[in-house]
Amino acid sequence: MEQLLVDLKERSYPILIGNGIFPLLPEELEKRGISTDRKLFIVTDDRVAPHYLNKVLDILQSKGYSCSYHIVPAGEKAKTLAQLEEVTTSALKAGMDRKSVFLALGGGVVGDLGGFCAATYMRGVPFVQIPTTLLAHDSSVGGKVAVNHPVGKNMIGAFHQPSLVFYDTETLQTLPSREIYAGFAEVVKHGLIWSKEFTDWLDKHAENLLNLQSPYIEQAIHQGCLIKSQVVSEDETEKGRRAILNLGHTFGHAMESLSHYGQLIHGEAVAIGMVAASLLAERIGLVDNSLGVSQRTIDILKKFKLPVRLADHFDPMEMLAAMKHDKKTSGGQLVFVLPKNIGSVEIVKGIADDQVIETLKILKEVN
Ligand SMILES: NC(=O)c1ccc[n+]([C@@H]2O[C@H](COP(=O)([O-])OP(=O)(O)OC[C@H]3O[C@@H](n4cnc5c(N)ncnc54)[C@H](O)[C@@H]3O)[C@@H](O)[C@H]2O)c1
Ligand SMILES: O=C(O)C(=O)C[C@@H](O)[C@H](O)[C@H](O)COP(=O)(O)O
Ligand SMILES: [Zn+2]
Repeated sequence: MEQLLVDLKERSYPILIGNGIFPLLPEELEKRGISTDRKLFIVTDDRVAPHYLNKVLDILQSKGYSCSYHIVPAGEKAKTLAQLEEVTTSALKAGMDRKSVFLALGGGVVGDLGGFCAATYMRGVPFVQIPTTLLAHDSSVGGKVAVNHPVGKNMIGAFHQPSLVFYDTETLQTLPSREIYAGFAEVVKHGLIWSKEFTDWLDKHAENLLNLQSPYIEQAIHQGCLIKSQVVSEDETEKGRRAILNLGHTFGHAMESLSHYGQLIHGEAVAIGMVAASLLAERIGLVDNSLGVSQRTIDILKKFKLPVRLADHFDPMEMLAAMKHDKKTSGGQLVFVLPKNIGSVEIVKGIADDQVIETLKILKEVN
């Protein structure tokens, strides 16, 4: 089992990563002061539950933990205030108190929803992230928890750090292919914002990675979590630099909200958004065309079987309006994370609307 630390002083916590480590969960909870005198409340979804809920319950109950659970419908549409209320009602009925601990067993949706529920339940109880998707190497780390609003992604949320991230990578074996590809969007993002070397490594080992082959997949997850935890440790609540983790998200979130959190899954929207960011960076001259940054971005995303083109039905003006709801917007001005090269990005304000519109038109022609 590998261990990383998210260094946040009194809110620091470990990320434990390993294949087949579920049986070690009780002792790791105990090490974090989560003993059998505290009731556990598992939040999961109806696609994860058939695979892993009983397994986790058996392991915990056999060591004396008292557990209850709530199963939400799978997918992005569960990240709503209505679901938050349902999970809360279920926790109240199960007798959870202020010493109880929530466990989010699933992908980013369960992590964001379950984590936000923990952040608000009786004004806040601890929670543990138990990620089961590749994408959740990102969502389980850093403490951003939220639900969506029809107007925009993650509009209602909090910063609430988990007490532990416990990542059994064996769970990835049951993940549908489309979700594996989507998870690589955030892995590639971590390369694009932070390290040309990691991006090159991902490129080189794409086939092994897509097959979830050891030790490549564990190394990719480890490196992605390491990059994320370093950024979060520097700027926990996104006062500034943490925004680099948002590469591609201003465009991506607009696509997700305009399609009512249905057609495109998060990783796919982020992939297209990262291509948009690279095209915009070239357009405004932030990055020299001769470096081939947008082409390199397109190539690596295509290698991981991700979409790179804006679908025809997205209207650039509607996209622009939706993008103006981005949480990075300041004083009505859009703020973008744009590449300077492969492995480095800059936070850029004051880009004219027509530059964004023209970029969106070009994005429809990418192939
Ligand atoms: N908080 C953050 O920092 C952060 C970071 C990135 C993404 N996110 C959020 O994460 C969400 C996307 O997360 P996701 O891609 O994990 O989606 P998800 O949670 O919807 O999981 C994807 C699908 O896979 C299923 N699934 C999960 N694990 C499985 C497994 N092991 N075997 C079989 N099926 C499994 C789920 O039921 C779901 O249908 C978005 O809402 C996004 O906004 C948050
Ligand atoms: O942790 C962060 O910070 C991120 O930006 C990670 C993103 O991958 C993630 O999708 C996050 O939820 C987006 O945050 P938001 O503040 O733009 O809603
Ligand atoms: Zn994301």
